[in-house]
Amino acid sequence: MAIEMQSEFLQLIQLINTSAQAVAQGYSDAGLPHPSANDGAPPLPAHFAAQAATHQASLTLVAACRQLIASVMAPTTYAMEIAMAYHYSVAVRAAIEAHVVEVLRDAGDEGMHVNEISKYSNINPEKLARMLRILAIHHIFKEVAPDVFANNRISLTLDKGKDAKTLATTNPAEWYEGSNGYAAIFAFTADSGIKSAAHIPDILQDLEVANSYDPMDAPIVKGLGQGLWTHLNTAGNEAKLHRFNTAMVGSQLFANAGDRLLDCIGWGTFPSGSVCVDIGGGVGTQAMLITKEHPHLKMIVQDSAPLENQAKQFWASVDPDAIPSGRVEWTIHDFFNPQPVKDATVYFLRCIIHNLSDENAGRLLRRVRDACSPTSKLILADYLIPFACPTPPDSKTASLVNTPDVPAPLLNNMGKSMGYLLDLAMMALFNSQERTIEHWNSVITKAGFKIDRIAGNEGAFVYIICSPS
Ligand SMILES: C[S@@+](CC[C@H](N)C(=O)[O-])C[C@H]1O[C@@H](n2cnc3c(N)ncnc32)[C@H](O)[C@@H]1O
Repeated sequence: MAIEMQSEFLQLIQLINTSAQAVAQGYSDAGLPHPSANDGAPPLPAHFAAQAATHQASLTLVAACRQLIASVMAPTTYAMEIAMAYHYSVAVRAAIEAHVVEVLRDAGDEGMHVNEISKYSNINPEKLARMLRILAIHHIFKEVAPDVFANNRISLTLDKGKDAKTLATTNPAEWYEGSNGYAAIFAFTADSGIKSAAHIPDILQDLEVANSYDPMDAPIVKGLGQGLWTHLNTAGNEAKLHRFNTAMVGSQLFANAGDRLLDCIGWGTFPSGSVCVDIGGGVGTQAMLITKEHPHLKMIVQDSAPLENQAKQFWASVDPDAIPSGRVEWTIHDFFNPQPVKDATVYFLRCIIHNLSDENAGRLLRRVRDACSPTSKLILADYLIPFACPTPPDSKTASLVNTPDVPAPLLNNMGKSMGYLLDLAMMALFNSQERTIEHWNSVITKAGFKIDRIAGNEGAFVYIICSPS
C-alpha cells in the first residue's frame, strides 16, 4: 500500500478527492447547491463569493483532473485532440455570431430546435447543430434532445446583452456595444487570433524572419496582410475595431479573484487631484473602473485617433459627468512620442507591454521615464509567466515573486493555461510575448525603473509596481 500511495496516479486521486470535498463544502457553507455546468441560471453574487472562497481548492482540482486525464487517455488521441483544438474556437465564434445564447435565453431548460435557432442568422441549421454539438460535449450549451439546445452556465458567458431579434437586424459594428465584452473577446480570438496563429509554425521555420521581433514580421501579417492596429483602423473594418475595443472590456476576465485592479494598487492612498495616466488605455475601460471607486483622482486616458468617437460614446454612456467635469480626459497620443503629461502620480499600462518586443517596450518605457518625477509610479498590468518546473531558488528575482505552494505531483503553474495561451496570441498578433520575472526585470531595469512589488501570484495576471531608479 505504501508503494501504491507514492504513485502519481494515486496522489492525483487523493488531491481530487480532498479539493473536490473542499469545493463542495464551500458551496454548502454558502447555502448553495454544488456547482454544475448544467445549471442554466445566471450566477448570483453568492456564486461568485463561493467561487472566490474555494478558488485555491478549485485550482488544485482542475490541475489534478487535467493531469489525470493526460495520464489515462491514449497518447495519440490526447495529442490529436490538442492538434484539432482550433475547431472549438471556430464553434464558439459561430455560436456567438448566430446569436444562439440570446435566442435561447427564454427557452429555459427545455431548449429550442436548431431550425428555430438558425432563423436569427444566415447559418444553415444542420451545420449550426454540428457547431453547437461540439460545444455541448465540452459543456458549453446542452443538447437536451436531438438537435434541441439549451443554455447552461458556460454558454451564458457568450451573451452580448441584447435580444436576438435586435441583433439579427443590427449592424455587426453594434453587436457588442455596451456588453460585458466577453463575447467580443471570444469572437476576436476566434477570428483574427486564429487566422494569425495558424501561420506561427511557418514563420518559426522561415529563415528570413525566424529571429525577428519586428511586428511587421508577425504571423498576423501573413494571415491578414497587415499589423493588428493598421488592420483595425482600415476603412471597412469598423465592426472589427468596435469588437476589439469592447473585447478590452472583456479582458477583465484575466484578473483572478484577489488580484483585482481596485484591490491591490492602493489608489485610495493617492492625494486628491493626483494625476493617473492610462497609456494606450483604449476607450478607457480601466480608467472607468478606477474613477468609479476613486473619483478624487484625475484620470487621463491616451490612445490613438481612430478610437476617439467610440471613446466619447463610451464615456457618455457609462459616466456622462466624467469628461465634462474634467475628472477624466480622453486624449490622442502616440506612446512612442515624448510623454506630454509630466510628473504624474501614476503611469498605468495595462496589456500594452505584452504587445511589444523588448526593443519597442524599452522605447515606450523610456518616454515614460523621461516624464517621471522622482516619486512617480509606473504600474504595468500583464501576466507573470512561471516555468512549468519550479523556479530555481537561486534566482535573483525570486524574492519579488509570490509563488503559491503547489502540491506534488502538480505542475508549477497549477495547470493554468491562460497566460501561456496569451503568450502565443502575442506571438501571433505582434511578434511579442508575455514575460517571466527575469524577463520583466530586465525590460524594466533597462528603461530606468526598479520593481517595488508585484501584486498577484506568479502565473496570474499581475500588477507590477515600479519606481524610477
Ligand atoms: C491590448 S489594447 C489594451 C487597452 C487597454 N490598456 C486595456 O487594458 O483595456 C492596446 C491598446 O494600445 C493602443 N495602441 C497601440 N499602439 C499605440 C500607440 N503607438 N500609441 C498609443 N496607443 C497605442 C491600441 O489602440 C489599444 O487600445
